[in-house]
Amino acid sequence: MSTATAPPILDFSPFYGVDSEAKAKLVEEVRKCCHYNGFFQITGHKVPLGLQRRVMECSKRFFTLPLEEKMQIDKNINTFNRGYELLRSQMLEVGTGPELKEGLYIGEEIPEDHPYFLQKKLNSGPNQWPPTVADKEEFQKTTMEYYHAVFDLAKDVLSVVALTLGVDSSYFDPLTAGAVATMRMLHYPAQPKDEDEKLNRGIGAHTDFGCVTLLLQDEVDGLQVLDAPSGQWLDVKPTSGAYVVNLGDLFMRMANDKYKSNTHRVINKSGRERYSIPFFFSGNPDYLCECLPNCRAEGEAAKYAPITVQDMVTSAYKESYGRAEKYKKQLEQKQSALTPAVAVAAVGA
Ligand SMILES: O=C(O)CCC(=O)C(=O)O
Ligand SMILES: [Fe+2]
Repeated sequence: MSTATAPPILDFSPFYGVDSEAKAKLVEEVRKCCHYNGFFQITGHKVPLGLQRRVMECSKRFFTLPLEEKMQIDKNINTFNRGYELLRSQMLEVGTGPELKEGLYIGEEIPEDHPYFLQKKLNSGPNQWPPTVADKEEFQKTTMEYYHAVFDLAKDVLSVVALTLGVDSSYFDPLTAGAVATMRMLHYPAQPKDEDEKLNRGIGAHTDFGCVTLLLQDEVDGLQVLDAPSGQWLDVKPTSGAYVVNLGDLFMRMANDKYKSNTHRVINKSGRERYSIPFFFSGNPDYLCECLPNCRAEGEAAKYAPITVQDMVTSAYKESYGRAEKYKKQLEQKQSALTPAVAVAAVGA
């Protein structure tokens, strides 16, 4: 793969079949992608198209609620990572503005007496369900059914990745047992076409923090992956039923940088609303991430010290939200210096 090509679409079904040749071919294709830029798309998996459609419909239903209703489950009113995230809350790319997306964070249902909640493991906690969404019970049921289906698919993807490293497909079982994962329903409002792209990223250039991400896109494009060798941004075309799979920073670290966690971003130039649902698989919080087998030459030292999933993910997370907060404060300070009356109105809004 020397020329810039968009992440390939791989048929994942041989993983579930008995054709060992087809399975070996899939493993080899996944290996190449992990090595090249850590991105590929998969079809032929076991998450039903009907379920994907239903969860997208739930997402659209949620985002059409009036802002005050969404704010009833504001993510900032709890100490864990669940609930609604307002437009312009995150800023992943230095030099751009806070991002033009709103989100709803959902994870495994972790009640307040669960050890993960009590020990603040990866900010897990009870889900914050929108109280006023139409057909609330169906919303919860569909969302959790989808969450569990994608959780299982993430485990299958990691089994194939294990095979690419020449270890048993069960190698990552200690990482996936009791794993924490978060999915977020995302809505990118339509942007006027002539708006400054740099200040109006849907999501700024970033890499994902965790182990592996499985992303469902609706039919509106906007996701781009950086082709590091050529510096080109490549569009990841939405493909019905497919998942965009990419490795995160945690995996790259374990792989001693042999496999890549690649930079990507979203710019919604379509003039339409865009919806996507990324699923971030972090892993068991206590799993110690050490250099994986076959990721360094004989006698070569590992580049990174061992670190737990918990420590790696929480520090990366704090950093990105801290950046958006800092930017907002700077902007407020600038505004209050220039036009005090306007700034007061903005703060109070
Ligand atoms: O919405 C997308 O297509 C990508 C989202 C993404 O990269 C992320 O949430 O980390
Ligand atoms: Fe991402």
